[in-house]
Amino acid sequence: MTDRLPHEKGFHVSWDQLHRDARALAWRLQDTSPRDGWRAVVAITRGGMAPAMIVARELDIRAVDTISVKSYNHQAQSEPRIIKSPDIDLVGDGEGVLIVDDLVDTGKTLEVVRALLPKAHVATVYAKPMGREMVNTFVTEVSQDTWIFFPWDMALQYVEPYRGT
Ligand SMILES: O=P(O)(O)OC[C@H]1O[C@H](OP(=O)(O)OP(=O)(O)O)[C@H](O)[C@@H]1O
Ligand SMILES: O=c1[nH]c(=O)c2nc[nH]c2[nH]1
Ligand SMILES: [Mg+2]
Repeated sequence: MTDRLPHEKGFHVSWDQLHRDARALAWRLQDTSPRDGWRAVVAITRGGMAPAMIVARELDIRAVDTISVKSYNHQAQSEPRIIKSPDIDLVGDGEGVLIVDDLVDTGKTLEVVRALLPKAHVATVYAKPMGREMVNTFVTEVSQDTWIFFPWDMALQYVEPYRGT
């Protein structure tokens, strides 16, 4: 264990903030959606599941599938691996399909997903500069040296007063 994180800055996202930002993503996607709407949403698990549910709810998309790509163990990155693919009969080559993830960082996860579904529209709630080009639509950009902390990875806890007794 080191006593420093590899990232200088922390961007802490509450459930409330995530809900607002995922809704903002849905509203942004409305402008680029196909005429008859998206055929299906594919969430990149696990982080994409909560945002994908909110987007699917806002845009009234009932067909929701998942693709599981594992690339991080805590903050250590390894080569991304597809652990579970979506139903190919449903998603085809990605035409009319919306892929949702919580964030893009280096873009390696999306490289793998885009290779499988080249015609899909890719949306993330947050984006870092290195991976931004891999995403068609996102809401908020943070700097590359920022680590985004999601609500499912955090808990409320006591902190000492700023000015001790
Ligand atoms: O752009 P990249 O550098 O590839 O990183 C982004 C991906 O990393 C995280 O997933 P992770 O692999 O940690 O799995 P998880 O969603 O199950 O937490 C995050 O949810 C993105 O899917
Ligand atoms: O929780 C996370 N926050 C991040 O900033 C990040 N980048 C890649 N994978 C990540 N997971
Ligand atoms: Mg993920």
